[in-house]
Amino acid sequence: MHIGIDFIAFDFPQLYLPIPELAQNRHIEADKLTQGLGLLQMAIPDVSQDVVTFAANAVHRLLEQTQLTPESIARIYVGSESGVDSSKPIGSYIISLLESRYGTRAFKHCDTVDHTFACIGGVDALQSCIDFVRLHPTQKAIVVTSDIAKYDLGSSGEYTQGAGALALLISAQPRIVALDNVTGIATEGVFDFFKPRQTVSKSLITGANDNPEWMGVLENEVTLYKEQPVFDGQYSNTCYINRITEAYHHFKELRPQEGIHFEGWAQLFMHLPYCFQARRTFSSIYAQEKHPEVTGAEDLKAIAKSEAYRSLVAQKIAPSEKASGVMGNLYTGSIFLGMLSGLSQAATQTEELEGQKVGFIAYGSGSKAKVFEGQIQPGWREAIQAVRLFESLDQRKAIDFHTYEKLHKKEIDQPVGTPQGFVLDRIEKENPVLVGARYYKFR
Ligand SMILES: CC(=O)SCCNC(=O)CCNC(=O)[C@H](O)C(C)(C)COP(=O)(O)OP(=O)(O)OC[C@H]1O[C@@H](n2cnc3c(N)ncnc32)[C@H](O)[C@@H]1OP(=O)(O)O
Repeated sequence: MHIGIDFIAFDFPQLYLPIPELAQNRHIEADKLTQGLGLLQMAIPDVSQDVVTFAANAVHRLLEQTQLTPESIARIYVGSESGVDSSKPIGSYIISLLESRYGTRAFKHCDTVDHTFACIGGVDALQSCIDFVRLHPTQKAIVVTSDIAKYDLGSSGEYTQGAGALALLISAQPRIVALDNVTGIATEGVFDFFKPRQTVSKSLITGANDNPEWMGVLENEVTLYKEQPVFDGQYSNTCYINRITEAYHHFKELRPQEGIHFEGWAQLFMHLPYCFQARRTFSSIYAQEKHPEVTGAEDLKAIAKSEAYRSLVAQKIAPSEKASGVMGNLYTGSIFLGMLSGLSQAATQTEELEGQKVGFIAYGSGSKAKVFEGQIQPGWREAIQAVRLFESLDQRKAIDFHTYEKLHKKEIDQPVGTPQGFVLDRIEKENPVLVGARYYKFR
């Protein structure tokens, strides 16, 4: 039985900031970002867009394009690390927004829950849904990844920002890719990248007593959330390399075979916190497999620059990078955007991927990595062409640095573009039993 990804839909911001414009204003060499990290544009959410609108729009589009009824969807499982509430999941918002289009209680028997483990939560949601459909092959599930990768202004993460959601239909007749049930896993509790929550006395916060959003909720305390992560960029890279290497070796133990595993993969889809992360880090696995005798840092650098490694990058990794370079980090969605990017480019060429294996290497800070394989299915080309990834990305609108900074600081209250579909209408501030509730509308 083949269980896997049957169809894909997405919702991305319609605005982007050209990276050279950011480089110029931050006094960073543009070539470092464009040539060194592969960054060309970054997606910027507009006013009235959030992780709920991206997620609900992606699922709505998936249902419209596949013409599936609400009753045929048994699960909507979400991966996100930028939820808008500590208790009410994004999934609960998605259900109510969809019901405003499909009818009251249309999703009454649909299970939903959010999965949070930094950028790997989408893969966790995916594996849970794959297992579910394996047990119930007549049922269908949807996995949604939705995030806003927002970093502090002027930080080393600023140029890697991005946003958006992908919705993946999971079925027992997958048109795109069937997923294997063997997963190499590596986990270690570390502080490489995190978003701490702190509860502090109101008296310590200037203006807290005047903030109507919190009045009536807490007598003496305010809980602070950091939307932007606390992180150590170089250390996070080290954790990423260590975990993916450990997970790759675990995968090899669980799935022994003659020859090198990655040589059998037509393409490789890795978590891309920025465009060139995969090519800059996979070289450590490549070196261990191809040159196990080499351990010195200088020799490893030479291997990463070798003709043989560059050719592997061009063939197996670069196709997944193209969309990342013009979108930025999607956190939980990055690995699936990479898959869509790679398959979208292959679909325009004569290349036949049907029956071929592809590799997935996922990472979430904190930290966990997973390695698994998929097999491309007969309907992949038509299904991927129907998604129209690059055609949609070409229709976005560039904004200038001044507008970007204002959006980042939440200093604009009217949309810069014209967000379509579900949009945030208002957040309740007055009613004490609903304070903080978010309300959406469709346009
Ligand atoms: C969240 C996770 O998934 S954890 C894993 C990744 N971590 C993150 O994404 C956290 C947020 N991001 C960051 O902190 C940063 O963007 C980092 C750590 C990823 C990158 O750090 P930076 O200090 O910006 O870049 P760094 O100096 O490491 O490398 C830049 C590259 O540009 C190259 N470069 C520098 N200047 C130039 C130039 N003028 N022209 C061309 N290339 C250049 C460097 O040689 C280097 O390439 P190489 O190492 O592949 O040879």
